[in-house]
Amino acid sequence: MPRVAMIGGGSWATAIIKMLSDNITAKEIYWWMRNAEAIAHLQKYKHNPNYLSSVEIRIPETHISNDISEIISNADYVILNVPAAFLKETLKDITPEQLKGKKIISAIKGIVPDENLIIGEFINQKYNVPLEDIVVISGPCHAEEVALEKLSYLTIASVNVDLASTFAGLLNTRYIKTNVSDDIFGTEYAAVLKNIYAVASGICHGVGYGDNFQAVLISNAIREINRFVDIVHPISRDIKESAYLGDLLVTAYSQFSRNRTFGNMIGKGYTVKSAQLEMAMVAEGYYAVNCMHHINKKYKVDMPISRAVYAILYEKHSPHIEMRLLTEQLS
Ligand SMILES: NC(=O)C1=CN([C@@H]2O[C@H](COP(=O)(O)OP(=O)(O)OC[C@H]3O[C@@H](n4cnc5c(N)ncnc54)[C@H](OP(=O)(O)O)[C@@H]3O)[C@@H](O)[C@H]2O)C=CC1
Ligand SMILES: O=C(CO)COP(=O)(O)O
Repeated sequence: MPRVAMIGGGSWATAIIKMLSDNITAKEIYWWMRNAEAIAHLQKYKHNPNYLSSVEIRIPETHISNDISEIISNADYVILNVPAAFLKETLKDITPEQLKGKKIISAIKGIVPDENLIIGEFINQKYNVPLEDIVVISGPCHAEEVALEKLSYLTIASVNVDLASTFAGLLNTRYIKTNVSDDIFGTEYAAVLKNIYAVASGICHGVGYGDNFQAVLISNAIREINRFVDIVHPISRDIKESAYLGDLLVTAYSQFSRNRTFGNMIGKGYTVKSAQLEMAMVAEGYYAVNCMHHINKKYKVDMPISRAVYAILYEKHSPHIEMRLLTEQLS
């Protein structure tokens, strides 16, 4: 029987626990989260008190813990699902030996700060996990719609497509369909970048641009994603596929998007700190744009939207002025 460990206690972790539980393949599920109070609540009431609290959790009490070593030791598949900014801290007591022989699944859409590595690269380089044992889960899919059992498609990517297919088999349900891809690098980078463009989309909405301009912004954004992934990992791919264009669209337009909500507040004049406090969830795009700024010093890809978001969030440029300057560069 496959044994799956979830590392992270937020919305996406809760949604994937639901998929794993609703999927018909028999499996053991283990769950790590840092918050002891949330664990006690979960064990008693069978709901995550802080995220997607309508979802009923049907895993044994003893399988939920804040002892990460114990949870990882139980599993064949380890799903990493904390925001990228906190991954290093979360794994600080875990050694490469503890991950040896395990399949590592990243559900994170972000870059490890300071290292400036996507999650697959980080796990491969810092924990010596072979690339063949690494899988990423991508969207387009919002946790909130999983909770409502709305039909959603996931892309499961790995250089090892057999492993990706096997893992996809643990997620499929009546409301979850999976595509398998061998483009792990393109899928990860596209998922990181779309968060930045959703922040841009929110900023534009916040400063007063309408749907006409949003459409131009997003059609430029997908070209920006295409330019970047083509340079970093030049293989033949169709950027219109769900994992790339679809993920960008859902994040840029959905009412559930945390990145767009965050950007909207910035456009309306909130500071970064006040927007983050107001959200109570994590917008990966804020961290990602800083990492991408550094990563792109190497690749020098023309990325005017990403540059504008960086200038607004990290150089404190006015959203109004920066977006007006950006409009001169789009077509
Ligand atoms: N939500 C979604 O629909 C989707 C999310 N993802 C990705 O999933 C990953 C996790 O995001 P998501 O579940 O949405 O997160 P949420 O915004 O729902 O929750 C935030 C999570 O971050 C943790 N956290 C906050 N601050 C810290 C900190 N200082 N140190 C350690 N942990 C902290 C929280 O823990 P605590 O509760 O203990 O504070 C909580 O588990 C991200 O990479 C995201 O891009 C991917 C696809 C869909
Ligand atoms: O990645 C996601 C959907 O695919 C979630 O990110 P947002 O909440 O910012 O849209």
